Amino acid sequence: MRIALGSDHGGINLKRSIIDYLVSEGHEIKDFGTDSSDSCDYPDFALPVAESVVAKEFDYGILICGTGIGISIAANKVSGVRAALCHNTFSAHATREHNNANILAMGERVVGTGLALDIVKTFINTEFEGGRHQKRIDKISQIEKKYMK
Ligand SMILES: O=C(CO)[C@H](O)[C@H](O)COP(=O)(O)O
Repeated sequence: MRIALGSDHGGINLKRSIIDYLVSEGHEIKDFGTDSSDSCDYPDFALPVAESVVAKEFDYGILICGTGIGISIAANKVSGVRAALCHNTFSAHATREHNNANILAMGERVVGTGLALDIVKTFINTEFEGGRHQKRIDKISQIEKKYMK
């Protein structure tokens, strides 16, 4: 799979562990930064990941900050993004099946590396169920259209 990643300084260590895992599994990845532990602003990394996922340059995006909250809020401002903050495998599974989430967000200060890797595996290996869920996603798209400039 093609997977885009981004983090702020609060998520850089977990992002690096996820990149090591994804590369070891043969996935094609692109890291949109940050590249150091210097303090930075998570929207700067949410935006390029979000835009590239919506443009279908990648199958999924993965975004990490300290909590996963700010970076998921920022990504969800981009039309077509469905970023899901998941700190357990049930949520990761459900958000793919029900919400067709295209970006996974996590917080390095919230979740351990072992669980985070299980969440990544679950997210990228679970298919969207469609059916009744598609109608609900269409309604999300209608909300986006209503507020699009
Ligand atoms: O989790 C985050 C946003 O939701 C950020 O990673 C966090 O706010 C960064 O905090 P600090 O500048 O104190 O390291």
